[in-house]
Amino acid sequence: MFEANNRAYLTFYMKQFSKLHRQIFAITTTLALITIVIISISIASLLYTQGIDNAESVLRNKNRSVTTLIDGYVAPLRKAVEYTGSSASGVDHSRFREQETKEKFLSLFEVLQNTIPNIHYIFSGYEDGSLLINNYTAPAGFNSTVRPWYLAAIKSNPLISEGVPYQDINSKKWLVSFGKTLLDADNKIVGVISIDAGMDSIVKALAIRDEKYPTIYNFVMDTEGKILIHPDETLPDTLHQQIFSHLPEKVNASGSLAYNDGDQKKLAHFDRIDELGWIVVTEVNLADIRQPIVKTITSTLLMIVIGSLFTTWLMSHILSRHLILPLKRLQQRVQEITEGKDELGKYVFPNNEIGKISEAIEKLTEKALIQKNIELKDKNTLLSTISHTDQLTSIANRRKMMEVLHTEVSSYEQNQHPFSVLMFDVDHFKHVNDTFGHEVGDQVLIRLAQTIKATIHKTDTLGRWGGEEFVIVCPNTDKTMALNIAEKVFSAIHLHNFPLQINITISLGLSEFTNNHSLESILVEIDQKMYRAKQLGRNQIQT
Ligand SMILES: Nc1nc2c(ncn2[C@@H]2O[C@H](COP(=O)(O)OP(=O)(O)OP(=O)(O)O)[C@@H](O)[C@H]2O)c(=O)[nH]1
Repeated sequence: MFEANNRAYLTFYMKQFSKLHRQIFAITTTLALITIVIISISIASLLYTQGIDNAESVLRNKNRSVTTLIDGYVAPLRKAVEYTGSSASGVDHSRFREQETKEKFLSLFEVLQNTIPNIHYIFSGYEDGSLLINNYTAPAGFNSTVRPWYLAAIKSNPLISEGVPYQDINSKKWLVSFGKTLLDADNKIVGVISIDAGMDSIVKALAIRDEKYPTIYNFVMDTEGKILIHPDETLPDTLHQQIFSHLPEKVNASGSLAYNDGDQKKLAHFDRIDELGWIVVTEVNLADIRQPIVKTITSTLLMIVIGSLFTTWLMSHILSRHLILPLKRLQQRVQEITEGKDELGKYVFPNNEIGKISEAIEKLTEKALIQKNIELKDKNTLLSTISHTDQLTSIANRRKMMEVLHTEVSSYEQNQHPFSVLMFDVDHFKHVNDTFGHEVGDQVLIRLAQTIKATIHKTDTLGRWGGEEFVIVCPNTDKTMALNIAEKVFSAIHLHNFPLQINITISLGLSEFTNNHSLESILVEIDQKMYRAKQLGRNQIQT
Protein backbone atom coordinates (compact mmCIF):
# COMPACT_ATOMS: atom_id res chain seq x y z
CA MET A 1 0.00 0.00 0.00
CA PHE A 2 2.80 2.38 1.05
CA GLU A 3 4.89 1.43 -2.03
CA ALA A 4 1.93 1.84 -4.38
CA ASN A 5 1.15 5.29 -2.93
CA ASN A 6 4.76 6.40 -3.32
CA ARG A 7 4.96 5.19 -6.89
CA ALA A 8 1.82 7.17 -7.69
CA TYR A 9 3.32 10.27 -6.02
CA LEU A 10 6.57 9.87 -7.94
CA THR A 11 4.79 9.58 -11.27
CA PHE A 12 2.77 12.67 -10.37
CA TYR A 13 5.93 14.61 -9.40
CA MET A 14 7.78 13.52 -12.55
CA LYS A 15 4.89 14.81 -14.62
CA GLN A 16 4.94 18.03 -12.59
CA PHE A 17 8.68 18.48 -13.24
CA SER A 18 8.39 18.21 -17.00
CA LYS A 19 5.31 20.44 -16.96
CA LEU A 20 7.17 22.94 -14.74
CA HIS A 21 10.14 22.87 -17.08
CA ARG A 22 7.86 23.48 -20.06
CA GLN A 23 6.05 26.26 -18.20
CA ILE A 24 9.31 28.00 -17.23
CA PHE A 25 10.58 27.68 -20.80
CA ALA A 26 7.28 29.01 -22.22
CA ILE A 27 7.18 31.94 -19.74
CA THR A 28 10.81 32.99 -20.27
CA THR A 29 10.48 32.66 -24.06
CA THR A 30 7.21 34.65 -24.13
CA LEU A 31 8.69 37.35 -21.88
CA ALA A 32 11.83 37.47 -24.03
CA LEU A 33 9.75 37.76 -27.23
CA ILE A 34 7.57 40.53 -25.73
CA THR A 35 10.72 42.32 -24.53
CA ILE A 36 12.38 41.90 -27.93
CA VAL A 37 9.29 43.27 -29.72
CA ILE A 38 8.92 46.27 -27.32
CA ILE A 39 12.66 47.07 -27.32
CA SER A 40 12.86 46.59 -31.11
CA ILE A 41 9.92 48.92 -31.78
CA SER A 42 11.28 51.55 -29.34
CA ILE A 43 14.83 51.35 -30.63
CA ALA A 44 13.74 51.28 -34.29
CA SER A 45 11.60 54.42 -33.85
CA LEU A 46 14.36 56.07 -31.79
CA LEU A 47 17.01 55.24 -34.40
CA TYR A 48 14.71 56.38 -37.22
CA THR A 49 13.99 59.73 -35.52
CA GLN A 50 17.66 60.09 -34.63
CA GLY A 51 18.66 59.23 -38.22
CA ILE A 52 16.30 61.83 -39.66
CA ASP A 53 17.51 64.37 -37.05
CA ASN A 54 21.11 63.59 -38.01
CA ALA A 55 20.35 64.04 -41.69
CA GLU A 56 18.55 67.32 -40.95
CA SER A 57 21.53 68.44 -38.91
CA VAL A 58 23.90 67.52 -41.79
CA LEU A 59 21.67 69.47 -44.20
CA ARG A 60 21.51 72.42 -41.79
CA ASN A 61 25.30 72.48 -41.30
CA LYS A 62 25.99 72.21 -45.02
CA ASN A 63 23.46 74.89 -45.75
CA ARG A 64 24.93 77.12 -43.06
CA SER A 65 28.48 76.67 -44.33
CA VAL A 66 27.40 77.62 -47.86
CA THR A 67 25.41 80.60 -46.55
CA THR A 68 28.36 81.72 -44.39
CA LEU A 69 30.69 81.39 -47.35
CA ILE A 70 28.34 83.45 -49.50
CA ASP A 71 27.98 86.05 -46.75
CA GLY A 72 31.76 86.22 -46.30
CA TYR A 73 32.26 86.39 -50.03
CA VAL A 74 29.63 89.01 -50.73
CA ALA A 75 30.26 91.33 -47.73
CA PRO A 76 33.49 93.00 -49.03
CA LEU A 77 31.92 93.41 -52.47
CA ARG A 78 28.86 95.14 -51.04
CA LYS A 79 31.09 97.26 -48.82
CA ALA A 80 33.12 98.30 -51.87
CA VAL A 81 29.89 99.25 -53.70
CA GLU A 82 28.71 101.14 -50.62
CA TYR A 83 32.02 102.95 -50.29
CA THR A 84 32.37 103.97 -53.94
CA GLY A 85 28.76 105.21 -54.01
CA SER A 86 29.10 107.30 -50.83
CA SER A 87 30.71 110.71 -50.29
CA ALA A 88 33.37 108.94 -48.17
CA SER A 89 35.10 107.97 -51.42
CA GLY A 90 35.91 111.69 -51.89
CA VAL A 91 34.41 111.68 -55.40
CA ASP A 92 31.79 114.28 -56.31
CA HIS A 93 29.52 112.24 -58.60
CA SER A 94 27.66 115.32 -59.88
CA ARG A 95 30.86 116.24 -61.66
CA PHE A 96 31.15 112.87 -63.46
CA ARG A 97 31.66 114.55 -66.79
CA GLU A 98 34.91 116.20 -65.65
CA GLN A 99 38.18 114.47 -66.59
CA GLU A 100 39.63 114.89 -63.09
CA THR A 101 36.65 113.15 -61.53
CA LYS A 102 36.87 110.34 -64.09
CA GLU A 103 40.54 109.79 -63.35
CA LYS A 104 39.99 109.85 -59.61
CA PHE A 105 37.17 107.32 -59.89
CA LEU A 106 39.14 105.07 -62.27
CA SER A 107 42.12 105.02 -59.90
CA LEU A 108 39.73 104.10 -57.05
CA PHE A 109 38.43 101.26 -59.26
CA GLU A 110 41.97 100.05 -59.72
CA VAL A 111 42.75 100.18 -56.00
CA LEU A 112 39.60 98.21 -55.18
CA GLN A 113 40.26 95.65 -57.92
CA ASN A 114 43.74 95.09 -56.52
CA THR A 115 42.47 94.87 -52.94
CA ILE A 116 39.54 92.49 -53.58
CA PRO A 117 40.76 89.76 -55.94
CA ASN A 118 37.23 88.44 -56.61
CA ILE A 119 36.27 91.64 -58.40
CA HIS A 120 36.00 90.84 -62.05
CA TYR A 121 34.73 94.16 -63.35
CA ILE A 122 34.18 97.48 -61.57
CA PHE A 123 32.59 100.25 -63.57
CA SER A 124 30.08 103.09 -63.45
CA GLY A 125 27.42 104.20 -65.88
CA TYR A 126 25.81 107.64 -66.04
CA GLU A 127 22.54 109.25 -66.94
CA ASP A 128 24.03 110.45 -70.23
CA GLY A 129 24.59 106.77 -71.25
CA SER A 130 28.37 106.93 -70.79
CA LEU A 131 30.48 104.16 -69.19
CA LEU A 132 33.53 104.60 -66.96
CA ILE A 133 35.78 101.54 -66.80
CA ASN A 134 39.50 100.75 -66.78
CA ASN A 135 41.10 99.18 -69.88
CA TYR A 136 37.90 99.04 -71.90
CA THR A 137 36.21 101.26 -74.42
CA ALA A 138 32.49 100.89 -74.85
CA PRO A 139 31.36 100.22 -78.42
CA ALA A 140 29.69 102.99 -80.31
CA GLY A 141 26.05 103.42 -79.39
CA PHE A 142 26.51 101.81 -75.96
CA ASN A 143 23.95 103.13 -73.49
CA SER A 144 24.52 102.36 -69.81
CA THR A 145 21.03 103.39 -68.74
CA VAL A 146 19.36 100.44 -70.52
CA ARG A 147 21.71 97.75 -69.12
CA PRO A 148 20.22 95.30 -66.59
CA TRP A 149 22.79 96.20 -63.87
CA TYR A 150 21.88 99.92 -64.28
CA LEU A 151 18.14 99.23 -64.11
CA ALA A 152 18.55 96.87 -61.10
CA ALA A 153 20.42 99.58 -59.13
CA ILE A 154 17.81 102.19 -60.04
CA LYS A 155 15.12 99.74 -58.89
CA SER A 156 16.87 99.14 -55.54
CA ASN A 157 17.66 102.81 -54.90
CA PRO A 158 18.74 103.87 -52.30
CA LEU A 159 19.85 100.31 -51.39
CA ILE A 160 22.40 98.09 -53.08
CA SER A 161 20.77 95.99 -55.80
CA GLU A 162 20.22 92.27 -55.18
CA GLY A 163 23.02 90.03 -56.37
CA VAL A 164 22.21 89.14 -59.98
CA PRO A 165 24.14 86.07 -61.15
CA TYR A 166 24.89 85.83 -64.84
CA GLN A 167 27.21 83.87 -67.12
CA ASP A 168 29.87 85.99 -68.82
CA ILE A 169 29.45 85.72 -72.61
CA ASN A 170 33.19 85.73 -73.26
CA SER A 171 34.70 83.70 -70.39
CA LYS A 172 31.53 81.58 -69.75
CA LYS A 173 32.24 82.16 -66.06
CA TRP A 174 29.47 82.73 -63.51
CA LEU A 175 29.50 86.31 -62.22
CA VAL A 176 27.37 88.15 -59.71
CA SER A 177 26.65 91.80 -60.05
CA PHE A 178 25.97 94.37 -57.28
CA GLY A 179 25.10 97.97 -58.09
CA LYS A 180 24.10 101.18 -56.33
CA THR A 181 22.93 104.55 -57.50
CA LEU A 182 25.36 107.52 -57.55
CA LEU A 183 23.76 110.71 -56.20
CA ASP A 184 24.64 114.41 -56.45
CA ALA A 185 24.49 116.85 -53.55
CA ASP A 186 20.69 117.10 -53.92
CA ASN A 187 20.35 113.28 -53.79
CA LYS A 188 19.46 113.19 -57.48
CA ILE A 189 20.51 110.02 -59.38
CA VAL A 190 23.32 110.78 -61.78
CA GLY A 191 24.56 107.24 -62.41
CA VAL A 192 25.21 103.74 -61.09
CA ILE A 193 28.34 102.05 -59.71
CA SER A 194 28.48 98.30 -60.43
CA ILE A 195 30.86 95.55 -59.30
CA ASP A 196 30.82 92.15 -60.99
CA ALA A 197 32.61 89.37 -59.14
CA GLY A 198 33.51 85.83 -60.12
CA MET A 199 31.49 83.18 -58.36
CA ASP A 200 33.84 80.22 -58.85
CA SER A 201 34.36 79.63 -55.14
CA ILE A 202 30.58 79.84 -54.45
CA VAL A 203 29.80 77.45 -57.31
CA LYS A 204 32.53 75.11 -56.00
CA ALA A 205 31.16 75.30 -52.47
CA LEU A 206 27.67 74.56 -53.75
CA ALA A 207 28.98 71.58 -55.65
CA ILE A 208 30.71 69.90 -52.67
CA ARG A 209 29.16 66.46 -52.15
CA ASP A 210 28.68 64.50 -48.91
CA GLU A 211 30.21 61.05 -48.45
CA LYS A 212 27.44 59.73 -46.19
CA TYR A 213 24.56 61.08 -48.27
CA PRO A 214 25.71 61.12 -51.93
CA THR A 215 22.52 62.78 -53.19
CA ILE A 216 22.98 65.96 -51.09
CA TYR A 217 23.40 69.11 -53.21
CA ASN A 218 23.01 72.87 -52.83
CA PHE A 219 21.44 75.41 -55.08
CA VAL A 220 20.47 79.06 -54.96
CA MET A 221 17.14 80.54 -56.02
CA ASP A 222 15.83 84.07 -55.92
CA THR A 223 12.95 85.24 -53.81
CA GLU A 224 10.54 84.53 -56.66
CA GLY A 225 11.48 80.87 -57.03
CA LYS A 226 13.80 81.24 -60.03
CA ILE A 227 16.89 79.07 -59.84
CA LEU A 228 20.07 81.19 -59.91
CA ILE A 229 22.88 78.70 -59.36
CA HIS A 230 22.46 74.91 -59.59
CA PRO A 231 24.91 72.00 -60.11
CA ASP A 232 22.70 71.01 -63.05
CA GLU A 233 23.63 73.76 -65.53
CA THR A 234 20.38 73.41 -67.45
CA LEU A 235 18.29 74.51 -64.47
CA PRO A 236 19.31 78.18 -63.84
CA ASP A 237 16.62 80.63 -64.95
CA THR A 238 13.89 77.98 -64.46
CA LEU A 239 11.28 78.13 -61.71
CA HIS A 240 11.31 75.58 -58.87
CA GLN A 241 7.65 75.68 -57.89
CA GLN A 242 7.67 72.36 -55.97
CA ILE A 243 9.91 73.68 -53.18
CA PHE A 244 9.08 77.36 -53.56
CA SER A 245 5.43 76.75 -52.67
CA HIS A 246 6.63 75.36 -49.28
CA LEU A 247 8.96 78.25 -48.37
CA PRO A 248 7.81 80.91 -45.91
CA GLU A 249 7.97 84.52 -47.09
CA LYS A 250 9.37 85.78 -43.80
CA VAL A 251 12.54 87.83 -44.18
CA ASN A 252 15.77 85.89 -43.52
CA ALA A 253 13.75 82.79 -42.54
CA SER A 254 15.48 79.43 -42.39
CA GLY A 255 14.35 75.89 -41.61
CA SER A 256 13.74 72.29 -42.74
CA LEU A 257 10.99 70.92 -44.90
CA ALA A 258 10.04 67.76 -46.77
CA TYR A 259 8.45 67.91 -50.20
CA ASN A 260 7.74 65.78 -53.28
CA ASP A 261 9.88 66.55 -56.31
CA GLY A 262 8.11 64.53 -58.99
CA ASP A 263 8.09 60.95 -57.69
CA GLN A 264 11.01 61.63 -55.34
CA LYS A 265 10.55 62.55 -51.72
CA LYS A 266 13.09 65.15 -50.62
CA LEU A 267 14.26 66.59 -47.35
CA ALA A 268 15.60 70.17 -47.55
CA HIS A 269 17.05 72.97 -45.48
CA PHE A 270 16.72 76.56 -46.71
CA ASP A 271 18.11 79.92 -45.68
CA ARG A 272 16.79 83.20 -47.06
CA ILE A 273 19.46 85.91 -47.53
CA ASP A 274 17.05 88.72 -48.22
CA GLU A 275 19.65 91.48 -48.58
CA LEU A 276 20.96 89.49 -51.58
CA GLY A 277 17.50 88.33 -52.65
CA TRP A 278 18.82 84.76 -52.52
CA ILE A 279 17.47 81.58 -50.99
CA VAL A 280 20.17 78.95 -50.41
CA VAL A 281 18.70 75.43 -50.44
CA THR A 282 20.46 72.21 -49.44
CA GLU A 283 18.47 69.07 -50.15
CA VAL A 284 18.76 65.28 -50.24
CA ASN A 285 16.67 62.34 -51.46
CA LEU A 286 14.78 60.85 -48.47
CA ALA A 287 15.60 57.34 -49.75
CA ASP A 288 19.27 58.23 -49.46
CA ILE A 289 18.84 58.98 -45.75
CA ARG A 290 16.66 55.97 -45.05
CA GLN A 291 19.20 53.50 -46.41
CA PRO A 292 21.87 54.04 -43.68
CA ILE A 293 19.12 54.32 -41.03
CA VAL A 294 17.66 50.96 -42.08
CA LYS A 295 21.18 49.50 -42.03
CA THR A 296 21.79 50.79 -38.48
CA ILE A 297 18.35 49.61 -37.31
CA THR A 298 18.89 46.13 -38.83
CA SER A 299 22.31 45.63 -37.24
CA THR A 300 21.14 47.03 -33.87
CA LEU A 301 18.03 44.82 -33.86
CA LEU A 302 20.13 41.81 -34.81
CA MET A 303 22.38 42.48 -31.83
CA ILE A 304 19.33 42.91 -29.57
CA VAL A 305 17.75 39.65 -30.81
CA ILE A 306 21.02 37.73 -30.35
CA GLY A 307 21.55 39.35 -26.93
CA SER A 308 17.97 38.62 -25.85
CA LEU A 309 18.13 35.00 -27.05
CA PHE A 310 21.39 34.53 -25.18
CA THR A 311 19.84 36.10 -22.05
CA THR A 312 16.79 33.82 -22.40
CA TRP A 313 19.04 30.79 -22.73
CA LEU A 314 21.05 31.95 -19.70
CA MET A 315 17.87 32.56 -17.68
CA SER A 316 16.44 29.18 -18.62
CA HIS A 317 19.78 27.58 -17.72
CA ILE A 318 19.99 29.38 -14.35
CA LEU A 319 16.32 28.65 -13.52
CA SER A 320 16.80 25.04 -14.53
CA ARG A 321 19.94 24.82 -12.38
CA HIS A 322 18.42 26.48 -9.32
CA LEU A 323 14.81 25.28 -9.62
CA ILE A 324 14.37 22.18 -11.79
CA LEU A 325 17.62 20.43 -10.87
CA PRO A 326 17.05 20.57 -7.08
CA LEU A 327 13.49 19.29 -7.64
CA LYS A 328 14.77 16.44 -9.83
CA ARG A 329 17.42 15.60 -7.26
CA LEU A 330 14.74 15.67 -4.57
CA GLN A 331 12.61 13.31 -6.66
CA GLN A 332 15.64 11.02 -7.01
CA ARG A 333 16.27 11.27 -3.27
CA VAL A 334 12.67 10.41 -2.38
CA GLN A 335 12.87 7.46 -4.78
CA GLU A 336 16.10 6.31 -3.11
CA ILE A 337 14.51 6.51 0.31
CA THR A 338 11.38 4.64 -0.73
CA GLU A 339 13.51 1.97 -2.41
CA GLY A 340 15.53 1.66 0.80
CA LYS A 341 18.80 2.96 -0.75
CA ASP A 342 19.32 5.26 2.21
CA GLU A 343 23.04 4.51 2.31
CA LEU A 344 23.60 6.39 -1.02
CA GLY A 345 24.68 9.54 0.82
CA LYS A 346 23.06 12.61 2.25
CA TYR A 347 21.48 15.03 -0.20
CA VAL A 348 22.79 18.64 0.13
CA PHE A 349 19.76 20.93 0.05
CA PRO A 350 20.03 24.30 -1.73
CA ASN A 351 19.76 27.30 0.61
CA ASN A 352 16.36 28.54 -0.60
CA GLU A 353 12.63 27.79 -0.41
CA ILE A 354 13.06 24.67 -2.55
CA GLY A 355 15.74 23.49 -0.13
CA LYS A 356 13.36 23.96 2.79
CA ILE A 357 10.54 22.15 0.98
CA SER A 358 13.00 19.39 0.04
CA GLU A 359 14.11 19.04 3.64
CA ALA A 360 10.48 18.88 4.82
CA ILE A 361 9.60 16.27 2.19
CA GLU A 362 12.66 14.23 3.09
CA LYS A 363 11.79 14.38 6.79
CA LEU A 364 8.22 13.42 5.96
CA THR A 365 9.44 10.53 3.83
CA GLU A 366 11.85 9.40 6.54
CA LYS A 367 9.03 9.55 9.12
CA ALA A 368 6.83 7.45 6.84
CA LEU A 369 9.71 5.03 6.44
CA ILE A 370 10.21 4.75 10.21
CA GLN A 371 6.47 4.14 10.57
CA LYS A 372 6.70 1.48 7.89
CA ASN A 373 9.62 -0.18 9.69
CA ILE A 374 7.67 -0.23 12.97
CA GLU A 375 4.72 -1.83 11.18
CA LEU A 376 7.05 -4.36 9.58
CA LYS A 377 8.64 -5.21 12.92
CA ASP A 378 5.19 -5.70 14.46
CA LYS A 379 4.19 -7.90 11.55
CA ASN A 380 7.40 -9.89 11.81
CA THR A 381 6.88 -10.36 15.54
CA LEU A 382 3.32 -11.45 14.85
CA LEU A 383 4.49 -13.80 12.09
CA SER A 384 7.19 -15.20 14.37
CA THR A 385 4.68 -15.69 17.16
CA ILE A 386 2.23 -17.35 14.79
CA SER A 387 4.90 -19.63 13.38
CA HIS A 388 5.98 -20.67 16.88
CA THR A 389 2.58 -20.98 18.50
CA ASP A 390 0.08 -23.80 18.48
CA GLN A 391 -3.19 -22.49 17.13
CA LEU A 392 -5.47 -24.46 19.42
CA THR A 393 -3.76 -24.19 22.81
CA SER A 394 -1.70 -21.00 22.30
CA ILE A 395 1.38 -22.70 23.72
CA ALA A 396 4.63 -23.38 21.81
CA ASN A 397 4.30 -25.63 18.77
CA ARG A 398 6.61 -28.43 17.71
CA ARG A 399 8.82 -26.06 15.62
CA LYS A 400 9.36 -23.80 18.67
CA MET A 401 10.05 -26.81 20.90
CA MET A 402 12.69 -28.06 18.48
CA GLU A 403 14.35 -24.61 18.62
CA VAL A 404 14.24 -24.63 22.46
CA LEU A 405 15.71 -28.15 22.46
CA HIS A 406 18.51 -27.11 20.06
CA THR A 407 19.32 -24.13 22.29
CA GLU A 408 19.46 -26.32 25.40
CA VAL A 409 21.60 -28.93 23.68
CA SER A 410 24.15 -26.28 22.58
CA SER A 411 24.07 -24.67 26.03
CA TYR A 412 24.73 -28.09 27.55
CA GLU A 413 27.57 -28.75 25.09
CA GLN A 414 29.16 -25.37 25.88
CA ASN A 415 28.57 -25.00 29.62
CA GLN A 416 27.41 -28.47 30.80
CA HIS A 417 24.16 -26.89 31.97
CA PRO A 418 21.83 -29.78 32.83
CA PHE A 419 18.36 -29.97 31.43
CA SER A 420 15.53 -32.48 31.30
CA VAL A 421 12.80 -33.28 28.82
CA LEU A 422 9.30 -34.54 29.70
CA MET A 423 6.94 -35.99 27.10
CA PHE A 424 3.38 -37.11 27.77
CA ASP A 425 0.31 -38.31 25.88
CA VAL A 426 -3.35 -38.07 27.00
CA ASP A 427 -4.74 -41.51 27.80
CA HIS A 428 -7.63 -42.80 25.72
CA PHE A 429 -8.22 -39.45 24.13
CA LYS A 430 -9.90 -41.09 21.17
CA HIS A 431 -12.58 -42.20 23.56
CA VAL A 432 -13.08 -38.58 24.75
CA ASN A 433 -13.57 -37.46 21.18
CA ASP A 434 -15.82 -40.33 20.32
CA THR A 435 -17.94 -39.93 23.45
CA PHE A 436 -18.20 -36.15 23.85
CA GLY A 437 -17.37 -34.89 20.41
CA HIS A 438 -14.31 -33.29 18.82
CA GLU A 439 -15.08 -29.80 20.16
CA VAL A 440 -15.13 -31.02 23.74
CA GLY A 441 -11.84 -32.84 22.97
CA ASP A 442 -10.41 -29.47 21.85
CA GLN A 443 -11.55 -27.79 25.05
CA VAL A 444 -9.93 -30.57 27.07
CA LEU A 445 -6.62 -30.04 25.25
CA ILE A 446 -6.84 -26.24 25.85
CA ARG A 447 -7.62 -26.62 29.54
CA LEU A 448 -4.86 -29.26 29.90
CA ALA A 449 -2.29 -26.86 28.37
CA GLN A 450 -3.44 -23.96 30.61
CA THR A 451 -3.31 -26.13 33.72
CA ILE A 452 0.17 -27.48 33.05
CA LYS A 453 1.50 -24.03 32.03
CA ALA A 454 0.25 -22.64 35.33
CA THR A 455 1.99 -25.47 37.18
CA ILE A 456 5.47 -25.35 35.72
CA HIS A 457 8.08 -22.57 36.12
CA LYS A 458 8.33 -19.68 33.74
CA THR A 459 11.78 -20.90 32.75
CA ASP A 460 10.26 -24.23 31.61
CA THR A 461 8.71 -24.44 28.18
CA LEU A 462 5.52 -26.35 27.50
CA GLY A 463 4.81 -27.23 23.89
CA ARG A 464 2.37 -29.32 21.87
CA TRP A 465 4.33 -32.02 20.12
CA GLY A 466 1.39 -33.08 18.01
CA GLY A 467 -2.23 -34.35 18.52
CA GLU A 468 -2.68 -35.08 22.20
CA GLU A 469 1.08 -35.34 22.79
CA PHE A 470 2.97 -32.63 24.77
CA VAL A 471 6.62 -31.87 25.67
CA ILE A 472 8.10 -29.92 28.57
CA VAL A 473 11.71 -28.68 28.38
CA CYS A 474 13.15 -27.78 31.79
CA PRO A 475 16.50 -25.91 31.82
CA ASN A 476 18.87 -26.34 34.82
CA THR A 477 16.89 -29.42 35.82
CA ASP A 478 18.29 -32.84 36.67
CA LYS A 479 16.36 -36.11 36.62
CA THR A 480 15.19 -35.88 40.25
CA MET A 481 13.89 -32.34 39.77
CA ALA A 482 12.23 -33.43 36.52
CA LEU A 483 10.44 -36.23 38.35
CA ASN A 484 9.25 -33.68 40.86
CA ILE A 485 7.86 -31.51 38.02
CA ALA A 486 6.16 -34.57 36.49
CA GLU A 487 4.48 -35.37 39.75
CA LYS A 488 3.28 -31.77 40.10
CA VAL A 489 1.84 -31.96 36.61
CA PHE A 490 0.09 -35.22 37.44
CA SER A 491 -1.32 -33.70 40.60
CA ALA A 492 -2.55 -30.57 38.81
CA ILE A 493 -4.29 -32.65 36.13
CA HIS A 494 -5.84 -34.81 38.77
CA LEU A 495 -7.16 -31.82 40.66
CA HIS A 496 -8.43 -29.94 37.59
CA ASN A 497 -12.13 -30.04 36.70
CA PHE A 498 -12.24 -30.78 33.00
CA PRO A 499 -15.49 -30.11 31.02
CA LEU A 500 -18.29 -32.58 31.63
CA GLN A 501 -16.31 -33.93 34.60
CA ILE A 502 -14.24 -35.95 32.19
CA ASN A 503 -11.46 -37.79 33.94
CA ILE A 504 -8.15 -37.07 32.25
CA THR A 505 -4.93 -38.94 32.87
CA ILE A 506 -1.62 -38.93 31.06
CA SER A 507 1.29 -41.29 30.41
CA LEU A 508 4.66 -39.57 30.83
CA GLY A 509 8.28 -40.37 30.05
CA LEU A 510 11.23 -38.24 31.16
CA SER A 511 14.99 -38.12 30.78
CA GLU A 512 17.85 -35.89 31.80
CA PHE A 513 20.17 -34.97 28.94
CA THR A 514 23.60 -36.53 29.37
CA ASN A 515 26.85 -36.70 27.46
CA ASN A 516 25.64 -39.94 25.89
CA HIS A 517 22.65 -38.22 24.35
CA SER A 518 22.03 -36.41 21.14
CA LEU A 519 18.83 -34.45 20.51
CA GLU A 520 17.46 -37.26 18.35
CA SER A 521 18.45 -40.02 20.77
CA ILE A 522 16.92 -38.36 23.86
CA LEU A 523 13.65 -37.84 21.96
CA VAL A 524 13.58 -41.52 20.89
CA GLU A 525 14.40 -42.51 24.47
CA ILE A 526 11.59 -40.46 26.02
CA ASP A 527 9.12 -41.66 23.38
CA GLN A 528 10.00 -45.23 24.30
CA LYS A 529 9.53 -44.47 28.01
CA MET A 530 6.13 -42.93 27.28
CA TYR A 531 5.19 -46.02 25.24
CA ARG A 532 6.27 -48.20 28.14
CA ALA A 533 4.04 -46.14 30.51
CA LYS A 534 1.13 -46.87 28.16
CA GLN A 535 2.03 -50.51 28.07
CA LEU A 536 2.20 -50.70 31.81
CA GLY A 537 -1.34 -49.44 32.26
CA ARG A 538 -1.18 -45.68 31.57
CA ASN A 539 -1.55 -42.82 34.12
CA GLN A 540 2.07 -43.20 35.22
CA ILE A 541 5.60 -41.81 34.90
CA GLN A 542 8.53 -43.69 33.35
CA THR A 543 12.01 -42.35 34.10
N1 LIG B 1 -10.33 -33.18 19.80
C1 LIG B 1 -9.07 -33.36 19.34
N2 LIG B 1 -8.65 -34.60 19.19
C2 LIG B 1 -7.39 -34.83 18.77
C3 LIG B 1 -6.54 -33.78 18.46
N3 LIG B 1 -5.33 -34.32 18.08
C4 LIG B 1 -5.46 -35.70 18.15
N4 LIG B 1 -6.71 -36.00 18.55
C5 LIG B 1 -7.28 -37.29 18.74
O1 LIG B 1 -6.60 -37.97 19.73
C6 LIG B 1 -6.83 -39.33 19.52
C7 LIG B 1 -5.59 -40.12 19.77
O2 LIG B 1 -5.94 -41.46 19.72
P1 LIG B 1 -4.91 -42.58 19.87
O3 LIG B 1 -3.67 -42.29 19.22
O4 LIG B 1 -5.62 -43.81 19.40
O5 LIG B 1 -4.68 -42.70 21.38
P2 LIG B 1 -5.62 -42.69 22.61
O6 LIG B 1 -7.05 -42.84 22.20
O7 LIG B 1 -5.33 -41.45 23.40
O8 LIG B 1 -5.18 -43.96 23.33
P3 LIG B 1 -3.83 -44.11 24.07
O9 LIG B 1 -2.91 -43.07 23.66
O10 LIG B 1 -3.35 -45.45 23.67
O11 LIG B 1 -4.17 -43.98 25.48
C8 LIG B 1 -7.34 -39.47 18.09
O12 LIG B 1 -8.73 -39.84 18.14
C9 LIG B 1 -7.17 -38.12 17.50
O13 LIG B 1 -8.18 -37.83 16.59
C10 LIG B 1 -7.04 -32.47 18.59
O14 LIG B 1 -6.38 -31.45 18.32
N5 LIG B 1 -8.30 -32.31 19.05
